[in-house]
Amino acid sequence: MVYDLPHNITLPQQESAQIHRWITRKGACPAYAEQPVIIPGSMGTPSYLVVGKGNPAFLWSASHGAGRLRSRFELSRRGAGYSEETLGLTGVDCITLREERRIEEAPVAYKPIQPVIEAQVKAEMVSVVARLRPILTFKA
Ligand SMILES: Nc1nc2c(ncn2[C@@H]2O[C@H](COP(=O)(O)O)[C@@H](O)[C@H]2O)c(=O)[nH]1
Ligand SMILES: [Mn+2]
Repeated sequence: MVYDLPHNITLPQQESAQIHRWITRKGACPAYAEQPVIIPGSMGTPSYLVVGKGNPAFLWSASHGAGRLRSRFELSRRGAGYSEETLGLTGVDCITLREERRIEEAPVAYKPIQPVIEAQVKAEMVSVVARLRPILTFKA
């Protein structure tokens, strides 16, 4: 399956014949009822295939991923001095022409994905279809 779901985008929203709005999602993605959504973890942790529940309380949206624990700035300044183990990169296969990207987006940069998914299931934003284990990651 090839899947492309933007997480920084403004999309039209037809709420009724009269009400026509625009929704800007920054760091979030559309999760309309029955819509397939991929919520990525990191290159070293699982990602989730979920299905949207179209919850209006969350503007028909879901999270775009686990979210960051450490900034790109911190990892670009100090990450090259951290060990592969500290970065969470032991045993992770990543192909990239930009080594700095591998470090800025190392697993240690992100929150644990499991509680992020559980919170969204509890809030009735999405339901889980499958947990996906990364085998190989390509980074531009
Ligand atoms: N499956 C993967 N998920 C990843 C990877 N790097 C980051 N992420 C997740 O995506 C979002 C967005 O990343 P950002 O750095 O552009 O903010 C992030 O919250 C992570 O959960 C990856 O290599 N593979
Ligand atoms: Mn991003």
